[in-house]
Amino acid sequence: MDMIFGKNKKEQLEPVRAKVTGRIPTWLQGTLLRNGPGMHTVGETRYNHWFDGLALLHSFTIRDGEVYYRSKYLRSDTYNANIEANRIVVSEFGTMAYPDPCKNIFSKAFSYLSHTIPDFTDNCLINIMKCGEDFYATTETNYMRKINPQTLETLEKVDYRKYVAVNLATAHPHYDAAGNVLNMGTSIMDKGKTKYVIFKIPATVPEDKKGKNPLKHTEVFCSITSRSLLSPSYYHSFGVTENYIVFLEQPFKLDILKMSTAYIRGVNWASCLAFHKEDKTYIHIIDQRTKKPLPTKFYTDAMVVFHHVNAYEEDGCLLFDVITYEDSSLYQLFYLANLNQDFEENSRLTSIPTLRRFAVPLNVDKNAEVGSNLIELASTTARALKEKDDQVYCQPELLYEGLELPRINYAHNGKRYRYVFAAEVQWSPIPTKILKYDVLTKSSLKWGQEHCWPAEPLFVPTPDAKDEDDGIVLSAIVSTDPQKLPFLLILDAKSFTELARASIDVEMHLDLHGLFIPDTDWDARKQAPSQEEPDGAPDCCEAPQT
Ligand SMILES: CC1=C(/C=C/C(C)=C/C=C/C(C)=C/C=O)C(C)(C)CCC1
Ligand SMILES: [Fe+2]
Repeated sequence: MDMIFGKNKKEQLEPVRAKVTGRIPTWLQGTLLRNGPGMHTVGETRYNHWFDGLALLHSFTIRDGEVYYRSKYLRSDTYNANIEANRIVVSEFGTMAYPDPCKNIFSKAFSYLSHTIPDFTDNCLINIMKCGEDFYATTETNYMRKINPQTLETLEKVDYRKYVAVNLATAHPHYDAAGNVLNMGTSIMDKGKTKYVIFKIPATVPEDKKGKNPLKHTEVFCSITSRSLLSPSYYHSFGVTENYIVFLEQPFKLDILKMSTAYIRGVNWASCLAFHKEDKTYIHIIDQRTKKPLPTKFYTDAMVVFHHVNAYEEDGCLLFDVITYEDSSLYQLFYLANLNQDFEENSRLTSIPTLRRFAVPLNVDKNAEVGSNLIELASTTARALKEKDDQVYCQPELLYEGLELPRINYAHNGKRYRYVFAAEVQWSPIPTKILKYDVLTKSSLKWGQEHCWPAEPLFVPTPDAKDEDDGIVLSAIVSTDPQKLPFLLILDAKSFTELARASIDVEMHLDLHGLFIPDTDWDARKQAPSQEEPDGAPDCCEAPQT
């Protein structure tokens, strides 16, 4: 198992043509671009946690029924510093690094202490964000790296703090129909306050002397003061509907004092996160029209949510679907020491990822009887119980147990929808199957094969799609059988049957998230042709003209 998680993966700089079996629909033309950790040892040093690994970008270019694969490490400052020193010199989520052991440790410790918020890593390994015409590799710190989506080259380092006062930001932004980005971040102890900041980055902006930079036009949409100055909630994503934003202030918190002393105490950032099971989860609903949170205090029991699935409005209520955990054990399981041969025993989840639906009444009658249920929807058994002092306790409906890495047809984001595409996970964090779950009929379709570990499944609609599931699902499959090559799986989203697979003779890494860039998007871009375009693909054929 360690071979799959902890082994350093080789880059595949030249595009390599895959062996396609089955038939790839001719309308499917574009690039699946994905991100995830690929290198866990540098010289003699080794990261502790799978989320620490150096970002390895990979892409599958699908053109005229063929698939071309390439991969490249993100040349972050972190990557370059590590490679130059031939050891890990930048701290990550689960590994605290000591850059220069020869230098007086106190001088470094002092510099860390004088900055309550340390300078974080730019090892952007979680996702890819589209911003205007640009693409960025993202993580959860204040840094992003612009990338060339065709060559996977690393471009500028972007510090969010230049444009909006956030020290952390999610790697799961939302996009509206015009492509404007909506994201959230945490501003720690700025002018005596710790806040959650929701901000917008416009897709189209005027050109200035340096070209177009949508980030320069970032606008704060709304801020919510954290319940605690020194321990804001940790969150990995949030939800949107047509008129509202859903933010869960969960009792999984980042302890700022612990964080500012972590370096001298010799502990990692992960140890500064703690789940407080005795606390509540506060549900903030922000009205996009007034840019203010609803005054009612909605809450539910303590839980941990990493991924929001979707949210929408129905008959005066807001419904949101999230993957919930009863504790924060998920992050614990990804320590590489657990992901070894005995991982079946070592990495048992203590709480199973569960899809739950919450319903929040948008107009709360102040005179409603205490104890009464404010949800009268036939579509859900979720309840919202009126309490005294303008408080409402939300009780979710359980939809499905054992799934993670959810995706939907994004055209339905914020709207009523039926299908969740996800990886099926049971008591271990390893996905074994891909799942299509119908939230209406509560039935599911699955794809799975022996020795196959699927990545997050991504839905791509057909150009003339009518139904929500008119399209295909893409998932990169890593094989645990050394005899079997990894492949890009292409499923018909309706029937969930295999249309084609493109096997690639490379060492493929398990990734986290990514996006699909249809060729129609390239055509719209005026990007200069890549200088790194190779002369030919090594295995047999011409490289795609990306
Ligand atoms: C470096 C760093 C962080 C990094 C967090 C990461 C890298 C989280 C990855 C989460 C994933 C991959 C979740 C998947 O569901 C924090 C804790 C935000 C803050 C302190 C500095
Ligand atoms: Fe995620």
